[in-house]
Amino acid sequence: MTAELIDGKAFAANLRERVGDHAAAFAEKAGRKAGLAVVLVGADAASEVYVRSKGKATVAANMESFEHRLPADTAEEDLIALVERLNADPAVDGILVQLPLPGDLDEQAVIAAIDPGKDVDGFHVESAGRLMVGREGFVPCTPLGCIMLLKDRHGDLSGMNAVVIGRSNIVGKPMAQLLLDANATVTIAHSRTKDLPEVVQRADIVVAAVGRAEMVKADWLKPGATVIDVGINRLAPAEEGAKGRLVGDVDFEAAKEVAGAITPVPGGVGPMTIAVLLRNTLVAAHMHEGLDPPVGL
Ligand SMILES: Nc1nc2c(c(=O)[nH]1)N[C@@H](CN(C=O)c1ccc(C(=O)N[C@@H](CCC(=O)O)C(=O)O)cc1)CN2
Ligand SMILES: [Mg+2]
Repeated sequence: MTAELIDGKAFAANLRERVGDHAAAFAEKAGRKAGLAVVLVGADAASEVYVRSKGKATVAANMESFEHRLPADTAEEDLIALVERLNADPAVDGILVQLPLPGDLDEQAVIAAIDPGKDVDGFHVESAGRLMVGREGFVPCTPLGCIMLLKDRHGDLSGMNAVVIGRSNIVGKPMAQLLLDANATVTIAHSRTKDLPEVVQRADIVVAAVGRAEMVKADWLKPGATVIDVGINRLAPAEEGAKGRLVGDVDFEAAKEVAGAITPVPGGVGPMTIAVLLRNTLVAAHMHEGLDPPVGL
């Protein structure tokens, strides 16, 4: 069997297009564009790439992008003071602080300073709490992107066995909650899970979000399972000066012979993160103007 590829890149492009159309209509109605502020502290190479992509995608989707770059030695109070200025700025609908933060900056303290009404990353404890109790709020972009891909493929996830490998606040835990909300039977596996291959073997849906290159093996999978690979791991380059190959948390080449459907890395889950970020920003803008958020996004 060769699995069907789940084309997150194409799905994300389509979502960005639809967000762009709704954002143009929003600008007409509101007399201003929706705005996203992105804060980058330090010069982590991967973060630079992501922040640049976010800025470009925001502008391409008919929204305003505000980029704030701060040096790596920025004091926490100065970073929080910037977040507070963005909270008070009516042109800013969404605020995102790019993670990871350098040095000893306390990510939780910085995220806590974001107005929950502008928390388009969905990382604030209020957003997490709202997701947990089933109230409206911002959902982290990567897991929301994953559930969109799953619903697109399966429609109804009701009664399916889902295993989420990884329990981070940003992916694993919200992912499990979203699957539970979709009436899947959910197991969260992690580094202390006993007999992980046996746990994965029962899953109709596997979401791998551990950050360990090619850890999930083909012979762990139930034949026909849908595999969502959230991992983005760069392997050591074969030769000096070259860029190492990007791989997921799943041994893709072998897994695609067993799975029913699988996301590739790159081009699977990754592109969904930015598309959903734009979607969340547009929803925030509608809320700030007292408008009904666009349906079906
Ligand atoms: N404040 C946030 N920080 C971080 C988030 C986030 O959602 N909010 N997520 C990641 C980084 N990230 C966005 O910020 C992100 C990661 C990967 C991709 C992506 O499209 N990846 C491509 C491959 C890219 C490459 O070649 O390196 C893919 O998988 O196809 C987009 C966004 C951590 N920080
Ligand atoms: Mg840190």
